[in-house]
Amino acid sequence: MTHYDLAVIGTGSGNSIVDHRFSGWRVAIFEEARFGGTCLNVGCIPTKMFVYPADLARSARHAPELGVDTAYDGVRWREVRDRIFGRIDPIEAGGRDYRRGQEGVDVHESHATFVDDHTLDTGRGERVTADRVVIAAGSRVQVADIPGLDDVPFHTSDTVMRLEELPARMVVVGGGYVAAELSHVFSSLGTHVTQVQRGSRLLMAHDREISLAFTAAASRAWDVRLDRSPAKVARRGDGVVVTFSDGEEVEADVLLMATGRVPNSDRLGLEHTGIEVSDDGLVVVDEHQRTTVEGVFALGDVSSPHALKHVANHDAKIVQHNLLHPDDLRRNDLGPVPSAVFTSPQIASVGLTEEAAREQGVAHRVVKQDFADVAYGWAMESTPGEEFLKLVASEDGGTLLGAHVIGPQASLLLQPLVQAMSLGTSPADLARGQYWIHPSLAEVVENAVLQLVD
Ligand SMILES: Cc1cc2nc3c(=O)[nH]c(=O)nc-3n(C[C@H](O)[C@H](O)[C@H](O)COP(=O)(O)OP(=O)(O)OC[C@H]3O[C@@H](n4cnc5c(N)ncnc54)[C@H](O)[C@@H]3O)c2cc1C
Ligand SMILES: NC(=O)c1ccc[n+]([C@@H]2O[C@H](COP(=O)([O-])OP(=O)(O)OC[C@H]3O[C@@H](n4cnc5c(N)ncnc54)[C@H](O)[C@@H]3O)[C@@H](O)[C@H]2O)c1
Repeated sequence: MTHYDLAVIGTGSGNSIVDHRFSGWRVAIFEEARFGGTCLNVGCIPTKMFVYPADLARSARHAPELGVDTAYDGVRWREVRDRIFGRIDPIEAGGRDYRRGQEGVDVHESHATFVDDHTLDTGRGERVTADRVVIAAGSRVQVADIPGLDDVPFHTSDTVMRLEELPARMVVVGGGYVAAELSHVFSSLGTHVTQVQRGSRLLMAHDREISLAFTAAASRAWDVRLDRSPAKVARRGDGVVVTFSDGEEVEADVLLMATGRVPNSDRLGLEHTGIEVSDDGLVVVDEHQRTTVEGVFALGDVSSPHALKHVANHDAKIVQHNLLHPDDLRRNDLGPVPSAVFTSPQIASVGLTEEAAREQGVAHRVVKQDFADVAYGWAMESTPGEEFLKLVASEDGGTLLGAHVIGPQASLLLQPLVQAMSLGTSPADLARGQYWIHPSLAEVVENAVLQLVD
């Protein structure tokens, strides 16, 4: 039986662990699908490479409102798709080839499962042992169970970006991140999108006002059906017909299921080990990313409540350090976790929402700043109430607790607030301790923070 110093299961963020500092280690890397994992192949990167052209298409449509006579003439879908994957696929292949050729590293292109705490079945009739194991197995698409779904062709985020043609009509099921981003992509490029959401708002986990503003914006841009679920689906011609819970039927060429993801912990044979899994299916880790079995670490979507690439990447850095320095362990305590939804308008968020502050009994105050009230917002003809930044702070305004933005460049605008919250900069220092470039959109942030301290 081959013995390794280290086995890594999964090549998303897990692939970044083994660098020159591991030379001399005998390493096994397991990957059952595409090298580079979700973000590179079917997640953050291709979606954002589609979001950018979708934003351009939207701008071309809306520029006439500002007196600039542009029009949207359509998309060369295959060209866009092939440009995007023409860039991604060679990176995937390059990553695999690099590891295959690396001294001391064995790449197992198969599904690994635990046989006991330190023994893995390679999925190819072999067993290997490893002193240290990193579970970086990520998450997978979860498809909601709808009567008839077994008999109709449907897509998920894993497949929809590789369609042969831009579909004329698409039904998107779900009201979360993936649905928000891909509804924007397809509708902006010219597909008639019908988005079905069982709740009363889109992006319901977000700040309520942001969720409401986004629901209103999305409803102007594509067909949004709230408080409805698909009761059944069936084939009709080359496409599908979706029957909603209220009896209405909608036909589509493509059905996109965007109903969430689940951690891959249930496919690892963890029941043969002492590795604990939470009720949510997350591998339980401590502040050093250690599981409940000595020498076994976990990172990213398989163990984090935040299924985000920047979280998985940071987890991987912690694991890497702790593998290399078992006597000087590093804690994973970077501060509040920000996220952005790259839809239209863009949305970004960090820390407590107003609702969470209320529910948790945290004394707080809230300030709001419309994009429409700063000079760059005038330039963009921003509409009051549609694009804004909302801050949740301690009652005295001395500590930022949360920040939530909807509007152009929301992810960039949030970053100085993430920085302030992570580094402990007070709102007063943030607002007054630096120049804010005039008349940039960053004045949205400056003015919001000034409301707390003036
Ligand atoms: C459509 C979409 C868009 C997204 N956009 C963003 C975004 O804009 N920003 C952001 O921060 N996050 C985004 N995410 C989330 C982000 O992609 C994930 O949080 C991140 O990729 C998780 O990384 P990971 O290393 O934990 O897992 P993964 O990247 O999923 O890697 C796990 C790997 O392990 C392999 N594997 C699993 N089990 C086994 C096994 N038993 N044996 C062998 N191999 C195995 C899998 O094949 C996979 O390659 C997006 C996700 C999706 C689906
Ligand atoms: N920009 C980003 O950072 C980004 C982008 C995409 C995905 N992600 C990550 O991936 C995760 C997964 O995204 P997602 O959009 O797949 O999941 P999600 O959890 O954000 O949304 C799932 C949606 O599906 C709905 N749903 C679930 N079961 C259903 C059912 N039976 N019938 C009808 N609707 C149902 C839910 O109500 C929800 O609206 C996100 O939570 C996020 O962490 C991040």
